[in-house]
Amino acid sequence: MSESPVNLDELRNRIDAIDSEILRLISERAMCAQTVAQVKTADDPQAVFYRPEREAQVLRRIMALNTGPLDSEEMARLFREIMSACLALEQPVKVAYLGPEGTFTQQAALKHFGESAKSLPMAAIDEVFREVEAGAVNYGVVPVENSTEGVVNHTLDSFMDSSMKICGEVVLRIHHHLLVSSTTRQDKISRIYSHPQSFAQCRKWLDAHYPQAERVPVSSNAEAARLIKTEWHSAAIAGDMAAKLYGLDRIAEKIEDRPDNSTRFLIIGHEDVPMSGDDKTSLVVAMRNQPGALHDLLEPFHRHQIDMTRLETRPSRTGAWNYVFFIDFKGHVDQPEVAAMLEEVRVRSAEVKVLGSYPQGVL
Ligand SMILES: O=C(O)C(=O)C[C@]1(C(=O)O)C=C[C@@H](O)C=C1
Repeated sequence: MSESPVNLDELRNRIDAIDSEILRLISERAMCAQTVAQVKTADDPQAVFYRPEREAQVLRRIMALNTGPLDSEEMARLFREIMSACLALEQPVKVAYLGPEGTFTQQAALKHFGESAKSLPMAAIDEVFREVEAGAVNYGVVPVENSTEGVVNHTLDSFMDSSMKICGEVVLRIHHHLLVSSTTRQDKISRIYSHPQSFAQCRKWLDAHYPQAERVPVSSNAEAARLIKTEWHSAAIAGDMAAKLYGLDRIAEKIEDRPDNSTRFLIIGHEDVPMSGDDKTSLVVAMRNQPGALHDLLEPFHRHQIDMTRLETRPSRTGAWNYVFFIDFKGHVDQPEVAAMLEEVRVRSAEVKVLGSYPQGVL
């Protein structure tokens, strides 16, 4: 064997020295965060420790500074965990999510808040809203739209009855796998469990590979994963978290029909979020029932050159044929051009409710 140019022991010694330095610096950073907490509570006994705008800035800065060899997303993920641990030192954060354990919503919650946050599964979207509203948890995470299947109406409807603010968004690439347990007879799969949205996202693959298998819709992918533990002829479609939670094997990976399949989740809380420098705003607008109403609503966005990223219509529930519009656009309510545009929209509509301005998803 040829001699490598650098000796392995030497390299490991160098890694040990670097690790000691990283350890010292992380501890120094953590002490700094503890002091930040003291400063925050000295200013205000009701201080809010989690600062989404600052977290977005920290992560964006790291990504911009990074020159490799680790890619910027990977680097940001490491810093995400460091910040999550620092925040837990200031105040442990409790987050409710649409459960059960092992769902993509839990994955989104951990991606956004990091592993040091305490995440609590809820049985339904309105329960997530209720827990946050009641102050039992600090924040909530709910799905709002999927790139293949469209909006989650239940989430939009919950905003109509709630005073909760949107304080962040997180986009998750959704990869579905066909999962089996160690006792499954893989050549005898006659039943597949999953959530209806997941079936819809894997329709072509299932038609091609398991046209005869019965498709059984259940309340979540995690529930599908749980059910097959005891059925030797069944498989489940679910993601990595569910596979890990129930100790299942992937017999086919990434079976979603569209490779860019992703879901957007919203973070809900009590506070308004200051500008981060790259923000989005979400609104609900009720229009008067008159000709040209939609055109009147959209015109100020166009004139102020505000980039609308989403427009959804939902029945308003106050009258048979009244509709409300859910609108997302780029910008923050504290920006003068956004404030001016909103003023015009208010005049033209029956009601405008700002659901929140928040940093655009970083990771
Ligand atoms: O800058 C702050 O306000 C902090 O509390 C520090 C810190 C961090 O670790 O960088 C921690 C938690 C906040 O959510 C934002 C940032």
